[in-house]
Amino acid sequence: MLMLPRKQAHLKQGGPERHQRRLVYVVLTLMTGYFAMIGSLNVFLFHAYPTAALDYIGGIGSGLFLRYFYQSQNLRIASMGVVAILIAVMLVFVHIADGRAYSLIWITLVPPITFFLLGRRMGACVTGGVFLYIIAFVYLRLPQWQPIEVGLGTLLNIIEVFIAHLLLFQLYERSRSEAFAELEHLSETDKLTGLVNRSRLDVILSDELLQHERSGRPLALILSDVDHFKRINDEHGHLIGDDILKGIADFLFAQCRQSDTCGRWGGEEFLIICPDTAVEEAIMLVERIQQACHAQKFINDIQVSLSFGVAVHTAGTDADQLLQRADYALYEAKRQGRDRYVIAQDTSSD
Ligand SMILES: Nc1nc2c(ncn2[C@@H]2O[C@H](COP(=O)(O)OP(=O)(O)OP(=O)(O)O)[C@@H](O)[C@H]2O)c(=O)[nH]1
Repeated sequence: MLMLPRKQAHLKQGGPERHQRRLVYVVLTLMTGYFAMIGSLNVFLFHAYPTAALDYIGGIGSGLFLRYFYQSQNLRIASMGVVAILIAVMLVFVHIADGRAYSLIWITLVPPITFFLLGRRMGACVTGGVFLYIIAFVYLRLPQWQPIEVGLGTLLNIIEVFIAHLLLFQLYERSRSEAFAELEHLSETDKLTGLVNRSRLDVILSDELLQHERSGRPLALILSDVDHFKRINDEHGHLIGDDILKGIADFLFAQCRQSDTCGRWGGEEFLIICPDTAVEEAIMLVERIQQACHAQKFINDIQVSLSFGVAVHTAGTDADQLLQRADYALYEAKRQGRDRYVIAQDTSSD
C-alpha cells in the first residue's frame, strides 16, 4: 500500500542563497585544489613555469577567498571574488598561451559560473564583457597565429574543461531540484503548524480513495474542530492562540498512526485520513484522542476540548461527499454540546 506522509518532513530552508553558498564553497575548494594540482603538473611534468606561477596565484587567491568566506559568510563579496579570480586567471592564461586553442576553451566556463553566482543581469553583463574582449583578442591576433599541434596538453585541457562543465551542470541540477523540492514542500505545508495543508490533504484523500475503491478496504475520515477557540483567542490573545494551535497539531499528529495523515483543514479544524480503518477502529482512535486531550495541557496550562465528525468511506462515495458527511457529523457534535464525536450516517444508498 502507498505510504503517504502524515506530516511534512522539515526541509532545510533558506532559498536559493543556500545553494549559492554551497556553490561558492564548492567552486572555491575545487579551484584551490585544482590550481595547486595543475600548478604542480606544470612545474614537474611540462616545465611550464610561467603557467605554473599563474596556477599557484589562482590557488592561493582561491584559498584566501575560501578562508574569508568561511569567516565572514559574505556571499556577495565571495561570489564576486570567485568570478574575478576565475576571469583574471583565464584571461592571463589566454595571453600567456597566446590564444592557442586549448586556452580559449576555458572561457566557456565563465557563463555558467557567473550566472550561478551573480544572477541573470550581472551574469549577462560580465559574460558579455569577457566574450567581447575575447572576440576582439581573437580578431586582432588571428592573422599571426600558426596552426598548432594537438598534443597531450591540448587533450588534457579539453578533458578538464569537459569535466568542469559536467560538475557544474550536476551542481546546478542538484540545486535546482532541491529548490523545487523546497517550493513543493512549502506549497503543501501549513506554515503555522507544519502539518500538511488543505490542498495536499485533497490530493492525499483522492489518492487514498482510488486505492480503496480498488481494494475494497475501508477508509475513515476524522474532521476535528477545537471547541470555543474564539474564546481562547479573546482571553489570551492571538499569539497564544497560535501557539495552542501548534500544540494541538503536534498532539493530534502524535496520536495518529504511521499510516494516517493528519493535516490542517483550515482555521482551528484538523483532518485525519485513516486508511484501512473501519468505523469501530475510527471510534477507538477518536476516543483515545479525546481521553488524551482531557489530560493534555497546552501553553500557559490551557486545556481545550475537541469535537469530531467521523465518516467512513462506502462504495460509490467521492471525496467531496465523504468530506461533506464528516463536516455534517462535526456540525452535529457541536450542536449536541461539543467535546464529543458523531458518526456520519451512510447516505450513499438513499
Ligand atoms: N490564533 C489563531 N486563531 C485562529 C486561527 N485560525 C482561526 N482562528 C480563530 O478561530 C476562531 C474560530 O471561531 P469560531 O468559528 O467562532 O468557532 P469557536 O469559537 O471555536 O467555536 P465552536 O467551533 O463553535 O466551538 C476565530 O476566532 C478565528 O479567528 C489561527 O491561525 N490562529
